[in-house]
Amino acid sequence: MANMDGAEVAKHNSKESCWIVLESNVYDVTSFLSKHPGGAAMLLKQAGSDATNEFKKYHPLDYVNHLPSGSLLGPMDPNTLSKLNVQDEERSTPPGSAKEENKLPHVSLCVSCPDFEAAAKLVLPHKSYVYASGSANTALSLRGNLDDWSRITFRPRVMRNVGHVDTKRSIFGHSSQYPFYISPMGTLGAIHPGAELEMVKGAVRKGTHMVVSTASTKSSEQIMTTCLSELEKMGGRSPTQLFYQYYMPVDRKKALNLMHVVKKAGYKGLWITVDTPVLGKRTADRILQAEEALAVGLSDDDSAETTAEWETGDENTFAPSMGGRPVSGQLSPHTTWEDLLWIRKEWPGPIVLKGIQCAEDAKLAMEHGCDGILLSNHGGRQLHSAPSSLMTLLEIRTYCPEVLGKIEVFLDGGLRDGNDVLKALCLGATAVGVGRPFLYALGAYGVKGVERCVDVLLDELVTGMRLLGITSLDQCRPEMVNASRLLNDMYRPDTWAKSRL
Ligand code: HEM
Ligand SMILES: Cc1cc2nc3c(=O)[nH]c(=O)nc-3n(C[C@H](O)[C@H](O)[C@H](O)COP(=O)(O)O)c2cc1C
Repeated sequence: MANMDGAEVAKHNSKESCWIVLESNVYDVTSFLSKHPGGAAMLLKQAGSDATNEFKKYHPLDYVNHLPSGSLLGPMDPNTLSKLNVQDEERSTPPGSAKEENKLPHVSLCVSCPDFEAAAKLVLPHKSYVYASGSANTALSLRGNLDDWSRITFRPRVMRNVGHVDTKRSIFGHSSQYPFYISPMGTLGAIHPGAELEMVKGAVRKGTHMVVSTASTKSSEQIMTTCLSELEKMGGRSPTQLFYQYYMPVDRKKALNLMHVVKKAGYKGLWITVDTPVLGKRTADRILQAEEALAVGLSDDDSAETTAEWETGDENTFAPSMGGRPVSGQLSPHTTWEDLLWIRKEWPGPIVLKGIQCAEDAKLAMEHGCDGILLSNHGGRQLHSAPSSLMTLLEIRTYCPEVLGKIEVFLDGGLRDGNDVLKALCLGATAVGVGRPFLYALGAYGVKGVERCVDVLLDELVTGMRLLGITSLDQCRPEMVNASRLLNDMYRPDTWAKSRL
């Protein structure tokens, strides 16, 4: 293949003919524009330029192998690189200031979880911040997640000798110093160049457990390898374990394949996400997509088509070919409770259903032999007007309390303080997941931020325990919190039935 001239590549910068450079090779991605699950606008923005850096934020390099055959046009002539189009680096919000003027606050100035968000907002590309902070529809579910924690107050006991406190908790027999773990979040490459590898290093250094997302930028094997080598460096002093969040691919063979890969890699449990049969309406993402489409001259119709294709999942014939790693296009809307039977046969370890949102499903999960449930509404990113996980926990306590003693019960969504963790544990949770605070900490400060975020939560937890009058998490009891305000709003079948008469 002849070397490609930069000036020639630069001319192919439209939807009629779109060429991009990836790792010194030129690709014609024109026919792939409408198939790209991330949208045509992402690619068009890079048209006629070197897209390698942007590409690496979102994908492993071997993704290029999944372009239609014939897409590779040839190697770039290195002497003509300067003739390529140059794209503006993604700018921070507010435009450009913090990084350049070194205004990112020192990590020690992050003394509570919201500080990490403020810092990340200064340095993250606008698009990445929108991805992380985004939520469904009018953000009602997200607001409920954040607000409901403040509707519960403590009932502290005094004079209890709280000189020493023990914050240990186990998840399926794996003990750590923390009753919280890092929640699974996809595409961390858009947040930090080290993506999940950087996050997992922070987790290991502090000894927290972490759940790894199917939609990770890095492969499940890479993440596990990094974890193991970091554990080795710690000389056995870190108890960190990795669990795997499983989006079940539509195709059974691929679903099995993925499970085998994860099992072989050594993940300790399968967190099956069940609140995402289709992607929720991510309002801010939609606006951004539309803006990007308009900026590169795509009509509303073009962008609507692209979005619909990757959101509806099983129509996307491209996605299932992505190297055994499910992609957004592979969310399965067909999953039922029966699927747990074959999953159980294939997966010997603990199974947790992630995204339980009412008492009936909590009970069903227990009856289907699940080892745990995670009460979650996906950080308010899925169903509009979904209940907070606290509300679901209260339902379970009221309508099927037997679940709490029988299987492990986790919560996530809106936890921003070690005292929130304590409230969940008083009401019977085994442990809780924390999402965005860790993501923002990673985005602003890398590993250091992740470690700092653990410290902040732990410090709040320890102080909270002492002021509440307990020295071990086993002493957490429901009577240590006043949940009356939330209970007032809880679903009541009787009232509902009467109102229908
Ligand atoms: C040219 C070859 C490319 C291929 C084969 C490809 C493939 C894919 C696939 C399969 C997905 C689905 C989700 C995932 O696996 O994370 C995706 C999503 C995405 N891609 Fe690409 N892509 C390419 C280029 C690019 C480039 C150059 C960019 C950035 C400029 C980009 C940005 C994105 C984004 C932002 C998403 C959405 C991520 C999400 O919502 O989870 N892609 N792409
Ligand atoms: C940016 C982002 C990406 C996420 N990606 C996934 C994912 O790939 N799989 C999944 O099951 N949940 C995902 N979640 C949901 C989290 O696992 C978790 O339920 C939620 O973030 C908890 O709420 P919090 O962020 O308020 O702590 C994601 C959440 C965010 C914010």
